[in-house]
Amino acid sequence: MDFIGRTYELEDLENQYRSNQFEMSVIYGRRRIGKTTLINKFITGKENAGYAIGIESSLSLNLEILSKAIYQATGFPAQLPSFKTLPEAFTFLFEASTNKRIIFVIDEYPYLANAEPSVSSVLQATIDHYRSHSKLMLILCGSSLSFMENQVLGYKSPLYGRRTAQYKIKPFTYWECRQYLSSFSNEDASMFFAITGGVAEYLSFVDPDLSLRSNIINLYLTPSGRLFEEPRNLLQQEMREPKIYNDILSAIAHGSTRNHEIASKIGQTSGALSHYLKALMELGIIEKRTPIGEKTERKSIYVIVDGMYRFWYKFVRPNLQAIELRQGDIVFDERIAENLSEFMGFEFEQMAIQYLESCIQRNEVPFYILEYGNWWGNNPYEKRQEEIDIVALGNNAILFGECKWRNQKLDTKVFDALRSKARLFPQENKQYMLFSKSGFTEDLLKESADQQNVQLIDLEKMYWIKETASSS
Ligand SMILES: Nc1ncnc2c1ncn2[C@@H]1O[C@H](COP(=O)(O)OP(=O)(O)OP(=O)(O)O)[C@@H](O)[C@H]1O
Repeated sequence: MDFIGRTYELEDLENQYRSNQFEMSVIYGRRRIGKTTLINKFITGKENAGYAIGIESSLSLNLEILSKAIYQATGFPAQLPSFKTLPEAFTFLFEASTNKRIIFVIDEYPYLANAEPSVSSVLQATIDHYRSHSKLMLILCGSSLSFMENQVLGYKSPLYGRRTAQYKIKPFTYWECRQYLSSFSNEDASMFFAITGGVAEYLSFVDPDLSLRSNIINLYLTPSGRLFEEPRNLLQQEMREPKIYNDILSAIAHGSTRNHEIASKIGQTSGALSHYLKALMELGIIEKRTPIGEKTERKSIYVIVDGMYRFWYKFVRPNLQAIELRQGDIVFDERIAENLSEFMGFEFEQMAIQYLESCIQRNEVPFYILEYGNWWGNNPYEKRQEEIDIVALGNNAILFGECKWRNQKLDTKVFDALRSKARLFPQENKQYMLFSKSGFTEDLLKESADQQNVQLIDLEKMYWIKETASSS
């Protein structure tokens, strides 16, 4: 597929490149997210660029790869003998870069560090020696989030303080996915955004000539499907005890969201669970959410924020046997189709939050927003629990968002209910955003036309605001 997004990252990398002095960029993010593609895009067409990739093997094989890339970047024949040690290799690279701009990438850096744990110390020493007169732009890239965050960027790492930029590569937004999915309806594109989690590689698996149903069956519900085993494979690569992580994700996907609920579902104590939940949060698979404005963690819940994992644990894992027996189409028709709307409820909220974020970036919000998120809590007047999909707080101002992924048009009753919940909040300046998959009733359109503090946003609007955003 054509290259999508990453505008800010590319701009920043170009700025660093233009500085013509020593730079060290750290690029990291979940597997399949598009790190290598971003780096390729950046170095394509640039002179004196070398790309090495760490492998899960011995130091000598890693040194062979590193040497070839160093020779390429510095303009020497790649057939020259490999460097014998890392200090020798890095000294050669830094020495060559004292008089010309060189870009050097080490992708899968954690594998190199595995092969030779002293690599970060060696790099640090070389950087400190050459930094003031080096024109090297070094890019370190890796997908092990915990390694990159703790052992490269963290204050305990020898490389701490040496990086001049860091990029955590995120999933594509709905708008970015939509560009690739241009042949689909807004509704189907939203569902693809949801089930791929906006992850570049999964998006590239979508066949634009097939329907949503056929794509889901081919990717997830067929034993040879490219996403049939994906979460299990990823967890196996990243974790030492994949089974327990599997059980936790399954519990959350099926509605156990509080610490004690998950613990009792999987037969562990809450205390023992924390370690595993923390690891899943570090991988960006789950998030701990607390109602906005709440100071304590008393009401915190865990949610799966990676759409691919959410989909898999909700719909694939419970149907593994049937899928193995090649009953994927029946699984889709009997077990998934009618539950997709409910699945989309959460994802539609994520899309709405992205819309709000894009408004914030463009200064198109009616007040300065300090924080935003979900809210749930007690309604003392009605004596019941309430939830609000989006609440954004400012100084004596508040914005409420309601998201409806359903086939009926959103009507005045929904707006009235939101205004009624809004009375629980003391702020005088109250703003509203209503998001609807199927548009709005005439009554609501008329009513909101006279009001300055309400915006009605359907899928079409969600799509176009982003287009204007990226072209401006
Ligand atoms: N910006 C992009 N635009 C279009 N397609 C992309 C983009 N980024 C990634 N892709 C697609 O996703 C695939 C995976 O991307 P890439 O290999 O760069 O991910 P990665 O983060 O380096 O993965 P890993 O950590 O698993 O090696 C690419 O082969 C490409 O098809």
